Amino acid sequence: MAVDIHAHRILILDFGAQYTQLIARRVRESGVYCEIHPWDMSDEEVRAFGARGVILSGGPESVTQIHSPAAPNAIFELGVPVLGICYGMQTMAQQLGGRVTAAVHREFGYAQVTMVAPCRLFDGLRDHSDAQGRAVLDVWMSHGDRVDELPPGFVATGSTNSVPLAAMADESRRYYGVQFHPEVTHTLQGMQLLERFVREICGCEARWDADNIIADSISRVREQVGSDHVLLGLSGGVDSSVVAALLHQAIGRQLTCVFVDHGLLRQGEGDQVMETFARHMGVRVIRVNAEERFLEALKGEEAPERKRKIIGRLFVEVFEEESAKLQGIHWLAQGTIYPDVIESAGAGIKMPDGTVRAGKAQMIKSHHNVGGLPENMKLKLLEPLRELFKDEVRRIGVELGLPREMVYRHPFPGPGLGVRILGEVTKRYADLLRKADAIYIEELRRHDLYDRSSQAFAVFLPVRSVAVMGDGRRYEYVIALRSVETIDFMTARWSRLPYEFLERVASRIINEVDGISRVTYDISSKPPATIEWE
Ligand SMILES: Nc1ncnc2c1ncn2[C@@H]1O[C@H](COP(=O)(O)OP(=O)(O)OP(=O)(O)O)[C@@H](O)[C@H]1O
Ligand SMILES: O=c1[nH]c(=O)c2[nH+]cn([C@@H]3O[C@H](COP(=O)(O)O)[C@@H](O)[C@H]3O)c2[nH]1
Ligand SMILES: NC(=O)CC[C@H](N)C(=O)O
Ligand SMILES: [Mg+2]
Repeated sequence: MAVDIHAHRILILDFGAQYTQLIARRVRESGVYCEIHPWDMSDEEVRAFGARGVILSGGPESVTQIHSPAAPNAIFELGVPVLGICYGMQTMAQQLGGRVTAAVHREFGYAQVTMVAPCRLFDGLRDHSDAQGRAVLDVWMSHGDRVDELPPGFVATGSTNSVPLAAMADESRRYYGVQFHPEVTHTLQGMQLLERFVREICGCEARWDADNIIADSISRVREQVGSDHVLLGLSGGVDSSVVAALLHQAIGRQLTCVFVDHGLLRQGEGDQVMETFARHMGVRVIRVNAEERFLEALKGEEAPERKRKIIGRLFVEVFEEESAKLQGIHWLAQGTIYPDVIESAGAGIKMPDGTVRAGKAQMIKSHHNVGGLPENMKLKLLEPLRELFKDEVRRIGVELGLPREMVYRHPFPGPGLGVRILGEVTKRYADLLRKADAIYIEELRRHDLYDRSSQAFAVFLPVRSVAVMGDGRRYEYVIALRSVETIDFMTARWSRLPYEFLERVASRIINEVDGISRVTYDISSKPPATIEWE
């Protein structure tokens, strides 16, 4: 019997901070399972969750306002440790009888916290020492309000020049508050602090590791599926590839994958997917050549949203047709991961009066998604990666024996080159883009830059520009190169690729791709520009 990897669990209550996902990732990195829930979770839900500890996140609101979000009272009745971070500390202070005031100016960025009293949370952590030999930590702050009066039972454990009560603790109840953000890497000892909280103070065992996650998923899949047959949409991307490897281990011949070649894949991608899965791993993969069908449907279509919808609809049609042909398919598997779940659930922050303050997750583009399948498909959904972050998915992919290049490849959107060819999609444009993209990626790998970029690709611009080559005039299309650095793909910074490298790529593309006469490099950040161009 495998260990119950979910039994030792931490509850993270989200007050709308930018960094709530980071808190969860740090807790997971210390080997402990956790879930993020909205701050207005009911008392019953809190009790039913069975947390060994609770973390209250930061947030944009101010507890000095009436009707500001507060933690459910049940968390203070569970008898488990509570850690409040920033807004979380402020609401904890106020709810337990302390006082919070709005400061005149916001404190944003680097700060040093001096440990002014012993505290289990900080014990032994030190970046510097002050004149009296007390430990000093380098931390990152982002707040306007501050705790001015401690609640009964608490002592001040850390202070900065501008915030005397930068950390507080009530050791008898195991309640802790920090005004700074331990979840960001700028807080050097932040990971240790969070690990200390979940492992030592909450007493959670480190059960959340790749081996245990795999064993647990396999046994859950077997239980769910029984002897039924499963259809998986396999793209060759990270998520669906890991699902394929996992399901192959769990249910073997009951799994059939459908790989749709819509003619908008990268160079050699189709063959590579078949090679890896069908030949090497012995997974049953049906390759559907649907290039003509997709291109035909996209003919004359220039609007990005309409193109996305057409592609999404055709995907669904192909999956439906294939499952009908196979018969006896009861499940549709997909590579949904935890950020997809959080992002689709947590749009905006709900206020106590029921209104919703605008959140980050506004719909900018309809991401192609198998989740948009019609109800009447009667297929049940199987989503074994629903609880995992991308880095966890990658780790279990490696553990399951997938090639490293596949697991660490850049994400590739479902609509593929369809959203990287601006405006109308044609076979000629797709062929030109494929060639240019392959040169770019090949050079990135050759120069050891691929792994330093989070996502890199070429974009086809259907405008023409004059060039002179071999004394002749050319009047051809333009390629834009994009490379971004990002952790969560919600925000991104353009990569500072070396000039010499860009020069080499540009020259190769113009010389080798007949039909391209100019190359540009995209230096837009997200926001405001999104990662893809459409
Ligand atoms: N060409 C395709 N053929 C079959 N299914 C596909 C195809 N493209 C996308 N899908 C399905 O859509 C899902 C969502 O695509 P998405 O790109 O988010 O994930 P992925 O391709 O598995 O991983 P990555 O994010 O690394 O690209 C995939 O998990 C897969 O089930
Ligand atoms: O599966 C997908 N279907 C889509 O329709 C889609 N659109 C964008 N992306 C990927 O999502 C990330 C963020 O992209 P944007 O900044 O362009 O919104 C980037 O990694 C994009 O490649 C998609 N993935
Ligand atoms: N980052 C935060 O949690 C900020 C909390 C609160 N909004 C403040 O400004 O103090
Ligand atoms: Mg993909």
